[in-house]
Amino acid sequence: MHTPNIISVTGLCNSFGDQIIHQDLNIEVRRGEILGVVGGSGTGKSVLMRSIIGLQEPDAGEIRVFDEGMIGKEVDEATDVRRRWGVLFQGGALFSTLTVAENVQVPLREFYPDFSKELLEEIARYKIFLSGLPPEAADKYPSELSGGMRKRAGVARALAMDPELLFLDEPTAGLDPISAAKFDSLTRDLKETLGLTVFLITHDLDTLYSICDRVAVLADRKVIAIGAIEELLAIDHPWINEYFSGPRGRAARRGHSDQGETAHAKTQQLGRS
Ligand SMILES: Nc1ncnc2c1ncn2[C@@H]1O[C@H](COP(=O)(O)OP(=O)(O)OP(=O)(O)O)[C@@H](O)[C@H]1O
Repeated sequence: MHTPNIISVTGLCNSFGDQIIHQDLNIEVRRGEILGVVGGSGTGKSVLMRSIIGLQEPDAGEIRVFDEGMIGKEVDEATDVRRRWGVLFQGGALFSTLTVAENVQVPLREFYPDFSKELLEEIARYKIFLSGLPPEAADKYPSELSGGMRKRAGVARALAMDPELLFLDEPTAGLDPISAAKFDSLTRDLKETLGLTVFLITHDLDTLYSICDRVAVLADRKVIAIGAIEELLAIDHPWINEYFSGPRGRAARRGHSDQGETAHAKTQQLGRS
């Protein structure tokens, strides 16, 4: 049967020695949505992402991606699924000795060793264009780029294989507010134009309000709530209350509703002229 869930995690348990990170965690990501994943530092957001993409062997649980069971699969066995996703790790994780174009070609070379040099270069140029970088960034090394440009280079690489699913781990961390807002727009545009599903780990309240369809909250070793922000605001949990209704949460909500009002006013103004 065709499932609308691109990712389905059931009963996930992860621990490191005595430290239990996840206990009976469940989460589902629907086709075509941007799911924001939030939670205090150390609640296991990155470990969850690493479990889903097969970099962390869980103690227990079931993980299905594109309706394929992922637990216990060897890297080779998961190739067909792995090529359908792209990942932007925290900090970009670019190879410092390779140019941006060469970085983008890394996954292509892995999955398509027979592609010609010209084809690899052409695909890399197109992915760099999609990421919003100028063409001349292709020949630069990561150290020659700003933080925001490095993130975009990481996105270009994540898009190399034409993924249907994108994992973004704190993409706006360390960016100034203008670059962060531009990055949010890029994520939303990519989702809309390429039909992507996005699993987005973030601490950035503006990102949640401006681009996420639903938000999952990690606390107490599991996903304690998942839904649209308005739905989460109705939940009485200390972390959710503090996060969404603390000073920053209130400011982000105000900013978001102001933007809505400004857009509405502009539309009305245009209507009058
Ligand atoms: N390889 C590892 N070995 C031991 N402990 C680990 C390992 N990876 C993560 N941890 C621990 O697991 C916990 C969750 O880490 P994780 O990076 O998933 O948190 P996070 O929610 O993404 O945090 P942040 O928001 O600060 O990035 C932390 O206490 C971390 O120290």
